[in-house]
Amino acid sequence: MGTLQEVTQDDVQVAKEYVSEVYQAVKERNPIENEFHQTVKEIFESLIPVFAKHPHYIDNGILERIVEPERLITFRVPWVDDQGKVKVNRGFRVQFNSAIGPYKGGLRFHPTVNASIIKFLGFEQIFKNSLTGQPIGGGKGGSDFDPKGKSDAEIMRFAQSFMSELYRHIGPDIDVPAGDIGVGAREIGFLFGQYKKIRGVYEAGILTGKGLGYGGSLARTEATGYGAVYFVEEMLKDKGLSFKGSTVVVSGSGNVSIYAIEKATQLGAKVVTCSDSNGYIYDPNGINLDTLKKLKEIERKRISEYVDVHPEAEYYEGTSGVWSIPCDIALPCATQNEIDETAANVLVSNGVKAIGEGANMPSTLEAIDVFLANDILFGPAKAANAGGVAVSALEMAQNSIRLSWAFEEVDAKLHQIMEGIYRNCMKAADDYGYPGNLVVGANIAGFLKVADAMIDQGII
Ligand SMILES: NC(=O)c1ccc[n+]([C@@H]2O[C@H](COP(=O)([O-])OP(=O)(O)OC[C@H]3O[C@@H](n4cnc5c(N)ncnc54)[C@H](O)[C@@H]3O)[C@@H](O)[C@H]2O)c1
Repeated sequence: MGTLQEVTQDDVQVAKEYVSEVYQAVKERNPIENEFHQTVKEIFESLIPVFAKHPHYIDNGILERIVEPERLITFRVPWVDDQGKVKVNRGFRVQFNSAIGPYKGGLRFHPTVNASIIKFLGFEQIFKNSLTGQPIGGGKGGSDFDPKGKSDAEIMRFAQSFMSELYRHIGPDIDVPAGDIGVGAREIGFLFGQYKKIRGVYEAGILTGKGLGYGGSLARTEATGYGAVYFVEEMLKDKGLSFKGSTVVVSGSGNVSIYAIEKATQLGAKVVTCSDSNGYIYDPNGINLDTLKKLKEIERKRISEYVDVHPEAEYYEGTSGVWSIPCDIALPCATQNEIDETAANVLVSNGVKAIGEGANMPSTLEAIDVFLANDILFGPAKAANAGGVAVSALEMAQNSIRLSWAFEEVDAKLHQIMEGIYRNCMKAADDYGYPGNLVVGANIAGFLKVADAMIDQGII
C-alpha cells in the first residue's frame, strides 16, 4: 500500500470516475430517493482519497456492494383504532450490512417514513456503528405510523402488529433494533412484550433501549445527547475552548435534545432554545430542564406550553427561526435537513464556533459546505451522535452476561468511546490529507474497517 506522496493525479482521477459512476448508478437504480442519494453523495465523495491511495477497494467492487442493502423488508401493519376503525400502515426494516456484526439500528415511527428515509438512515448507520469500535453491523427500520395524538392502547396495538411481522427477521445474533424518532421506552416495551409472547423465549438482547426493570442499560436514555456533548467538548478542547460560559442553541425536545441540554448545562453552558415540529422556545435564562422533561417525557404536550410555566421565555411558530438566535455552539437534535444553506449562513454571521449534529443528517450538503468554508468546528452526525448506539451495544453486552453495570460505569465507557471516535476521525482526516475535516475523517475511519471485513469474507 502506498503513502500519500505516491498518489498521482491519475490515481485521483480514476478514483473520482469510479465514485461518480457508482453514484450515477445508485441514482438510476433508486429513483426519487433523495435523502438516500444525499447521504450516499456525502460519503462517496469523502472516500475519493481512499480509492486513490488503495485501488484494491475499486477492484473488489466495494462501493457497488456496500451501497446495496443486504436485504430490505417491507410489510403491512394492520391495526384497529379506538373507534374500531381498521388502519393500515407500512413497516420497513433495512438490513444493510453485516460485515462486522449483527445488524443494529433504530426504529422510527413518523408519517414521513419511506424507503428513502430508512435507507439513508441505514446507510449512515453502517459507518457510525463501525466508528464506535464495537462489533455491530448497520440496519434501520420503522413505519409511517404517526404516534402523535394516539392513545396508549392504540400505540400498543400498532406496536404488537408491527412486531408480529418483524419478529421473523430479527434475533440477538441477527438484527437488534432500538428506538429513534417516535420510538421510546413505551414503544420498546410493547415491542419486546409481543416478541416474547410470539417466540416464547426471554431473549433480552433482541431490542435495546429497554426499561431498566427488564434488561435495559443505565445511561442508555442519556447516551446520544450526552455523547454528542462529549464529542463537541473534544472538538472545543483542541482549540482551547469549552462549554463553560458559552451560549448554546438546541433544536428538538425529544430524547437526544433533552440529554444534550442536560449535559451542556452541567458543563457550564447556557442552553437558550429547544423546539418541536410546530415552533421553538427562546428562554434567555436557560431552558428549565424540569419543565421540559415534565412536558415532553411525562405529559407528552407541545413545547408551546413551556411559556405558561416560564412567562419570561418566548415562543415562536415555525422551526427554522431557532437558528437565528445568536450562539457559540449549535446542536441540531431534531431531524434531517433542518439546517439549510440560509440557516448555516445566519449561524456563521452570528458568530457560531462549533456545530455538533445530535440528529441524523440535520445539515444539508450546502450547509456543511458553509460551515467548512468558514472554518467552523463541525462534528458530523455519524461521529457526534454515535453514543446512542455505542451504549446500545453495551446494553447487548450486559444482556449476554446477565449483569447490569452502574450508571457511572456506563457513562465513563461512553465518554471514553466518544473521545476515541474523535481521535480516530481526526487521525483518518490527517492521514488522507484533510486535517481537521471531521466529515471526511468520520466517513473514512468508518469505511475502512467495514470494507476490509467485506474483502476478507469474500464476494457474498
Ligand atoms: N434516540 C437515539 O438514541 C438517537 C441516536 C442517534 C441519532 N438519533 C437521531 O436524533 C434525532 C432525534 O431523535 P430522538 O430519538 O430524539 O426522537 P424523539 O422522537 O424523541 O424527538 C424528536 C424531536 O424532534 C422534534 N421535531 C420533529 N421535527 C422537527 C422539526 N422539523 N423541527 C424541530 N423539531 C422537530 C419532535 O417534536 C421531537 O421533540 C433523529 O434524527 C434521530 O434519528 C437518535
